Amino acid sequence: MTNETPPLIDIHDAEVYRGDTRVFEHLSLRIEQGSHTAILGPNGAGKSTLLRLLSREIYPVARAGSWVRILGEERWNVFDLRKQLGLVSHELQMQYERSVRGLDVVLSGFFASVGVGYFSHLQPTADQRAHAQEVLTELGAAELSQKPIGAMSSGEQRRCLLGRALVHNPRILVLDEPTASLDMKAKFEFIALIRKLVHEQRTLVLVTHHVDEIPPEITRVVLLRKGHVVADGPKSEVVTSARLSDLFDTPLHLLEHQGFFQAVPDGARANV
Ligand SMILES: Nc1ncnc2c1ncn2[C@@H]1O[C@H](COP(=O)(O)OP(=O)(O)OP(=O)(O)O)[C@@H](O)[C@H]1O
Repeated sequence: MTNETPPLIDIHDAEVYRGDTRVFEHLSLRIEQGSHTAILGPNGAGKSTLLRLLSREIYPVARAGSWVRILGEERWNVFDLRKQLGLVSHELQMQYERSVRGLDVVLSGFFASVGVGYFSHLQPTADQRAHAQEVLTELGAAELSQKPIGAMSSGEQRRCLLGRALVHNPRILVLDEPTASLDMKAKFEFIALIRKLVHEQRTLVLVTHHVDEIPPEITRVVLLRKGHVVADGPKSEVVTSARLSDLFDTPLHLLEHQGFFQAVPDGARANV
């Protein structure tokens, strides 16, 4: 990676509204390509809003000296941008009709859509079909190819979503609370898959309020609260009991095991 590679996100002094709510007043944040970053914050901190800035679903207020650049560009054709990004989120998962089959979920990643085949421009080629099947196989989910998403467990659905995010081989993988609603086994398996992808040198952005879904490979953590970046730096410095107690406004104690963290109420006896 050369110095000329533009950052994935370069936000400078941005003011951003959702409806009448000013979520960010002076947001500045830079995430380099090739880095692995977690954005951690409580409900309402502005995490989803930040992701929508990244995917160009919302825009900042235009004002002098303020910008939001994605991969070096302020203006994007949304479909061109989506080709660069792979997104996994619960919200996206909920948009699929129950009858859509696993392979079609994966194939829809080629079109940044939530289905394929309905219109002539959403017709996958034989090569795309073969590649989508390969991706499912790599994710250990080959058997989900013909299964309707409505008949899958949450973990299975999430695997298909991950396939959708990866099928077009994007440079950037964005995970929005990727293990929400997964049971322990599905969660651990999903985190293991993410860890494999990190090793493939992709840019990874993980947005979460669960400290335990941050894999060891993520080295930078940004703490977001009420629209402000309250800490940003190496995980070892940012993810501490004191900082997270402050961030989540509750006394908590962090346990660390093999590079993973778990938060427990402060004072509780930890049986690990
Ligand atoms: N469509 C909307 N209209 C008005 N205000 C909104 C809208 N969406 C979000 N907000 C407000 O913007 C702020 C930031 O919300 P956002 O969804 O970005 O937070 P978040 O960190 O993703 O929260 P969560 O963890 O609960 O998903 C909150 O105060 C929220 O109430």
